[in-house]
Amino acid sequence: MNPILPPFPQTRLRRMRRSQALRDLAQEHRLSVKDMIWPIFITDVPGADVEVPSMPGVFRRTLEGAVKAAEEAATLGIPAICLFPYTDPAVKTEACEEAWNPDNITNRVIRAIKAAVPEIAIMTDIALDPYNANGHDGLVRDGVILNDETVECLVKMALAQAEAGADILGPSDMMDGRIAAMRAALEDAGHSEVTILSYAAKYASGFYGPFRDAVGASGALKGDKKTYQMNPGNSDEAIRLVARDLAEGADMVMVKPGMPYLDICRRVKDQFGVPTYAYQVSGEYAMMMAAVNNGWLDHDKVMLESLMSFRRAGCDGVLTYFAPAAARLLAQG
Ligand SMILES: NCc1[nH]cc(CCC(=O)O)c1CC(=O)O
Repeated sequence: MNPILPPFPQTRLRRMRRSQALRDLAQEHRLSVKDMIWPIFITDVPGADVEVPSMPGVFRRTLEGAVKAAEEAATLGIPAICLFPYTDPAVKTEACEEAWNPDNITNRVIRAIKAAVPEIAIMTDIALDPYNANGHDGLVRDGVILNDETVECLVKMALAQAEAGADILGPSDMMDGRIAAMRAALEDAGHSEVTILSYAAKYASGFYGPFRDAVGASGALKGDKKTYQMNPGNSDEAIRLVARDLAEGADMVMVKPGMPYLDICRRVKDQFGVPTYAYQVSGEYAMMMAAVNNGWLDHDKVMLESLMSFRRAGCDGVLTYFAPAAARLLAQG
């Protein structure tokens, strides 16, 4: 862009900011509830359906609660919800078999929501951490995260979710080769219509802490995820990962976390022009809510301003725990 900018006083950039009407006319980006995916936490563990302490206003939900959330999303115009399970420590094993159990909490919730609110798109999470005794996204042997064996598990998990009726599969595991393996298995099983939103550029981030509380993985996790999630010091590598996942059959790609990685969102959108999403993760939500609850920040202002940053960075949409609150506020106009 090479703007024509005559000198002052021909140019007075404040002219277009003088009134709300002129500001509206000059506004480049807008927020829409249609660009939001609402992540929710689900559980069948008795007594676990409570507020997540590090995520004020976010509750784990039972199957019935999840159906209610889907109804709420439909009423508010939110097109999709994303399911994350909080699991009983008793079902977590080293082999993670519960991950592809057709009757695990995620798959039961998918079927219940599809029956009750068919118009809502259901996104899932594909990674072994909620089912893994050691809290990692992949199988672990002698302290090493196994790639190829994990991919076989992820494929089984993907097929079980597709079978249950998931619309969007979200592999968040960062193993190599999983998109190609899932796409081939989906085609073979007759699930050619199922979309994949790849967590392509997922960083090894400190901002996932509250999420790990929400899904009950904090206590289990041994070590860190740096051998599979990205180094925050890298940017070109994100481009290679996105190119790789698109070539393997991803329909959409994600950058995660969101606010600290807006530069990556912009690079991905400019370079590939594909549906690009950011995940405004649990820690981003938690830090804003902590300041809000201290009276230090204004909830509505920082919520909308933070969501606008993703639009400006080129994202087509965002996964955000603020989705219902933002939808309500946007509906007021
Ligand atoms: N597969 C794990 C997964 N899927 C989504 C999130 C984080 C989401 C958030 O923080 O809101 C994580 C956490 C992690 O990688 O440890």
